[in-house]
Amino acid sequence: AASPAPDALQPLLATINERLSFADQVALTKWDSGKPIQDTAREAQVIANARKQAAQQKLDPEQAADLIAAQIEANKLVQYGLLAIWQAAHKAPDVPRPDLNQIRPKLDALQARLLQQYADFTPYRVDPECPNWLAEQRASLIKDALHGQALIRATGELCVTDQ
Ligand SMILES: C=C(O[C@@H]1C=C(C(=O)O)C=C[C@H]1O)C(=O)O
Repeated sequence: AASPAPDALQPLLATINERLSFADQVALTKWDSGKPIQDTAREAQVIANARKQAAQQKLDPEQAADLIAAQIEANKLVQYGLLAIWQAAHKAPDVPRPDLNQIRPKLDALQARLLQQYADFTPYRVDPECPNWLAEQRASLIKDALHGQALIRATGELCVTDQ
């Protein structure tokens, strides 16, 4: 029988999903401000932080950077999708939203936990069952098509299928 998913996977996916869920709030602030979704300077800062944090853990800085880069791409995927829907509707949801400068510290705060959980999962990335575990556990987290695609993007490099 196939081996069950390691305990390290579920918390990692929960944190990846938690980070992704901030994209909705970020998109609302960008709708309001008209600021571009892409902020290259901020991305560089987030990735530089990841490299520094990795060095403090037993994690390769390049792998930490790659993981966070995938999270950023997934985050933008949600934002572009939502902005396109709101543009077509000429309106965005009328819900309270924090400022972008209140959301970014929350993304920063989550990152140490994300990298720790990634470090804990790292030995299982090469397991031939990894893609099956991922498919199975991702399914329970998907709330709609857009967020589902983004979660697929966010976890797209989690399993190493050849080397
Ligand atoms: C989330 C934001 O939007 C984009 C995504 C980022 C991220 O996921 O960390 C960083 C910068 C932006 O390119 C943001 O501007 O903070």
